[in-house]
Amino acid sequence: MGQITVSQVSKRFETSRKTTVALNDTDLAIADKETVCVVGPSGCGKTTLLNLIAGFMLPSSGRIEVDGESVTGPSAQRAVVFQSDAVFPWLSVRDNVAFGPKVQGRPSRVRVERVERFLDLVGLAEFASAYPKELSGGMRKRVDLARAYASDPDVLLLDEPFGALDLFTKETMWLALKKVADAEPKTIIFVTHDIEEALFLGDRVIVMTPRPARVHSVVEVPFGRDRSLDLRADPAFQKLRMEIAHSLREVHNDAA
Ligand SMILES: Nc1ncnc2c1ncn2[C@@H]1O[C@H](COP(=O)(O)OP(=O)(O)OP(=O)(O)O)[C@@H](O)[C@H]1O
Repeated sequence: MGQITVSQVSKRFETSRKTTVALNDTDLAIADKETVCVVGPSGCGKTTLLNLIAGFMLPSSGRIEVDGESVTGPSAQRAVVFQSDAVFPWLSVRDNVAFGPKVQGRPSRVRVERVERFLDLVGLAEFASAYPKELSGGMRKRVDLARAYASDPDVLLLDEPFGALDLFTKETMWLALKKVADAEPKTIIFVTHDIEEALFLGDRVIVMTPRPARVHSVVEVPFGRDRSLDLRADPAFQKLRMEIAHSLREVHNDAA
């Protein structure tokens, strides 16, 4: 399960110098096992939204529920992958991926099974005994993904996970993510600045307004889940890309 409801959520950050309203009465409903990509102007509140759903912080007002339960703090039910690697440098690739299931007290047979399964799915089976410093940036990102999936969360929250990678490595990561997501569907919220990435990975793309962020528009992505990189050359894909770019320009101009 992994149905998410964000109802009238606002988040204000108060410091001694100023008050920043990052989200204002934001509403969002995400179905179980749906992949939703979130795009929006820089600083609008995308990371804040993800952090609230993760339970790293609480809303100033409003309510976030996962499967009808109010989010009141972090939970193993919700895994987060950031742009920067979160791998432990002192652990091998295998032990990094096994970390979550171990902390959860999974029996060693289940642990080994899940670790092997996800290392294989992300294409790192041969590197199971390697240490993070021996891996490229893209490979460390694969470890991050395998690690998030190995813990078997209901929800995956991805905050620009491939933002620091070159285009070619990014494309291979899109395929790696699709492969694991097909093998073990989860609810995914994926924040990105890259419209093609959002359209390639998402079932829906949510366009946010400038801060304080609200949902500006929602784009249904009509290409099914079986997508190849060539999809980007499809005129229907390019049309949607232009529409989203137009929405982003529109919200940017409205705010200016
Ligand atoms: N802990 C905090 N304390 C004070 N202000 C904060 C805090 N976290 C975020 N903000 C402010 O809230 C606003 C939204 O930040 P957030 O990181 O959510 O935006 P974003 O859309 O993810 O940005 P980007 O696309 O550049 O990553 C920004 O103005 C930021 O300065």
